Amino acid sequence: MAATKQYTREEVAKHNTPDDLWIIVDGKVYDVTKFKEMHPGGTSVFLDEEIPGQDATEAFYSLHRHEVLQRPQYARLAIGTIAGEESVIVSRVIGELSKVPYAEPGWLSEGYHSPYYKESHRKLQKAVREFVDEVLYPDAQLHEEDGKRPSLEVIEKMAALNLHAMRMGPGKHLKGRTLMNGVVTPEEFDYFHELVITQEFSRIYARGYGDGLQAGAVIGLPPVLNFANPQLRERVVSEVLSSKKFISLAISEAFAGSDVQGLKTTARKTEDGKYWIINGTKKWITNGVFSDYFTVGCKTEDGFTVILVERGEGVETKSIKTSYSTTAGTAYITFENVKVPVENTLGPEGGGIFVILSNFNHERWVMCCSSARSHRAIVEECLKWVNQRKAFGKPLSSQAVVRSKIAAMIARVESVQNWLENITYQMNNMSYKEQATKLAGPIGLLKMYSTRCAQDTARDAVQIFGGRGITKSGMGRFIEHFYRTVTFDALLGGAEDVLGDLGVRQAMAKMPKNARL
Ligand code: HEM
Repeated sequence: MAATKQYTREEVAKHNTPDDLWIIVDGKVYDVTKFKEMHPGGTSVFLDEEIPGQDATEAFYSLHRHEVLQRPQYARLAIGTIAGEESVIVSRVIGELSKVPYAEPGWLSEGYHSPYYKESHRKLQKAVREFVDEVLYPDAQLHEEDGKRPSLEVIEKMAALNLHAMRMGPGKHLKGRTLMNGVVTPEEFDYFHELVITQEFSRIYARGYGDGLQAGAVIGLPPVLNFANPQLRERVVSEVLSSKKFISLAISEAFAGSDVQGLKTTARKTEDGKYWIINGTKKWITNGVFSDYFTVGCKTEDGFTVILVERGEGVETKSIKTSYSTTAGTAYITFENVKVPVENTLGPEGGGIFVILSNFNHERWVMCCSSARSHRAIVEECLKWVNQRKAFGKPLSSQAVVRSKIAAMIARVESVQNWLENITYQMNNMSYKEQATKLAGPIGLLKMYSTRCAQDTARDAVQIFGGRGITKSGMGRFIEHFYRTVTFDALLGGAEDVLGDLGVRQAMAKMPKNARL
């Protein structure tokens, strides 16, 4: 029950001894007499002469996140409020936009404008934010820690709202579906709607869990959607989008990552030509531990072919412990004489490179969306911290060197978001095929740039937070998490250098023959 009793500051001041110790935090009165013995920060801090019976708001917020006071075991220490005063401090409010400058992309900031977003994008953003705050965030924080896969209940709720389907992007697969309780129609759904979903999902501060949340489908299902025969497509797409089955993209190997040509997994036809026999291994396969289907890149007689493999005889998966959480289900996979019907071939035999490359564009673009937004969340953390934390008697923001770091962070996140929105606009106005030919270079360059920016920001954020930036709990816990996991964006879907190189090679290929200085 909420504490309703009202006190004056003079009354509170009388409770100022170790045996009768009250404090005020943000207009609320806390009796910490017994709690001080169990306080994780020690008893002595409560006995400091500026604390007992006094307003400890500033001391509290320079050492704790607001969420500490919302945990039930601590919330119940509140015995009342100060008469005539109200709690004013806000942190994350469910479903609401942050009012911290640069905490939201420009189009969501009060009084700013954008040519790209319409009413349906705003409605979708609001609905997804509520879902993320209420459903995803608590589950994410729980499983990022215990390493278990995201709760099936959450995955099913996503399916009921057709979130899995929307994360595949615009297209025929949305036809006839009610999207997020009808806030957007399948016909009007475009890449900006998908961007909104991906960016809102990135606000969970749990990179591994984020991947556990069907990232395998986001990258593994499009080849089925775009290249499978109709019967196979119908069955697999409906099973995955309704969360009955899970799928992952299995391309990279211990032998080769970004170098698709260097892969060693083989698929050979049986003599009657009816089956593929697949042998080989795959490594770093997101969601592989719990997947039922695998979209596998194989070497075949004609070159490189993509084949859909169902979990069964000869397929083994085991968990790989990476530097983010095992909740992502990252797997090492072995295929030993796995027999797969030739009908499971995705796209033309020997034409796998096109299947994979066209898919890579979407995957990399999705990663740019999430990288930009998780990066922005760190800018918000830093802005709040430098505003509330005092050092040498002044807020951190009064130091020019700190402001200079913040300036660079803001410039980076804004430039990434603005470039991203321009590319998203191009995607909206190009066919899938056109995207594959015209946007592979720009998307590669954008991904390289956005993950470099994010890594620079992670480094600066740790300097600003000091020891807290390398501590898994307390004030800097999201900074520690970001710094530890930011490299996933820089590697998955293509390493930075490879993507930068791709962008420049594509530009060189398009140089006019007669161009001279
Ligand atoms: C109702 C009041 C308070 C509650 C419920 C509370 C709770 C906590 C908790 C849960 C932690 C562990 C770290 C975390 O989860 O953030 C902590 C750490 C700490 N607390 Fe408190 N606390 C209270 C008031 C205070 C006050 C008034 C002070 C200082 C005057 C203080 C000083 C500290 C310190 C120094 C730490 C260690 C911080 C660190 O490791 O960085 N606490 N407190």
